[in-house]
Amino acid sequence: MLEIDHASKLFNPGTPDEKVALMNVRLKLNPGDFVTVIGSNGAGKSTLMNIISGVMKPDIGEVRIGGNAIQELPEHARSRWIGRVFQDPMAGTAPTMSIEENLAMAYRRGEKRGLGRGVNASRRKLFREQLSRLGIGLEERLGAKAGLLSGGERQALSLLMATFTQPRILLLDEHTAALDPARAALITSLTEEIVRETKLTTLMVTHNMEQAIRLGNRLIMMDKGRIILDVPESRKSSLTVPQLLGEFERISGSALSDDRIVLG
Ligand SMILES: Nc1ncnc2c1ncn2[C@@H]1O[C@H](COP(=O)(O)OP(=O)(O)OP(=O)(O)O)[C@@H](O)[C@H]1O
Repeated sequence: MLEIDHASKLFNPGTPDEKVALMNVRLKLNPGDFVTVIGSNGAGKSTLMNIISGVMKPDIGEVRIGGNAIQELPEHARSRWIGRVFQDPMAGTAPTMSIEENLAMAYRRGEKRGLGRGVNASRRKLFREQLSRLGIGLEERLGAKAGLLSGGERQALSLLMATFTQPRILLLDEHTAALDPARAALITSLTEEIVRETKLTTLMVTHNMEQAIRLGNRLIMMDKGRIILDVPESRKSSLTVPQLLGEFERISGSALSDDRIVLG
């Protein structure tokens, strides 16, 4: 489904500020894989998401979806295949647009006609049905401005907008990290439900070690621009947080330095 082939990315090459963000990364996700991603500060997790979504290009290497190389395509041209939810609840929705206008915009993602706000009766019915799946009453507030929603409600809307057009890949970039524990738990369970129902191929960056182990069918660990461990489902299900941290230290030679780490 998604293949990353020998991708490398260097920032400020040849200068004293040179930073290795990705170094010869190879990753293959099978259809329906739900992969959690953990790693130390500056390990390259966001850069990995960025080269998949098209925010930036790798210096070398290929990114393929369904066998087609997409690394030269701009972000907007990939958007129909890739849904992404960011850490910041403000990032995924337009605050001055209503809930239904936001959904209409997501519905047209990747279409040539661009960003339309039009909502007709059948589309409104579809939006209401989709929103009711979230179970938080947003279907009764179609005309409310997204900017007036709470962080958790906006993140739930972002998750729906990223997934309801059936992209090929879902990227979750610490999407529960900015929420309080109750709202984070709600968004986590909505994520599990949506991914299970839609069978979306998903890559989720998290600083929560317990979540990284419990969610999904595979876990990858990054350090200094490399994938240093790829844990299959058979091992992941019996893994504990101390074992995971121990594995990191054993392979990388130092303890996991993550200033936002949540153990569980
Ligand atoms: N735009 C940029 N310009 C220069 N250096 C950058 C840029 N973006 C990232 N880097 C550097 O590239 C490396 C990888 O960064 P990246 O943000 O991908 O790591 P990360 O694993 O997401 O980190 P964190 O968990 O701390 O957010 C880091 O050393 C970072 O400082």
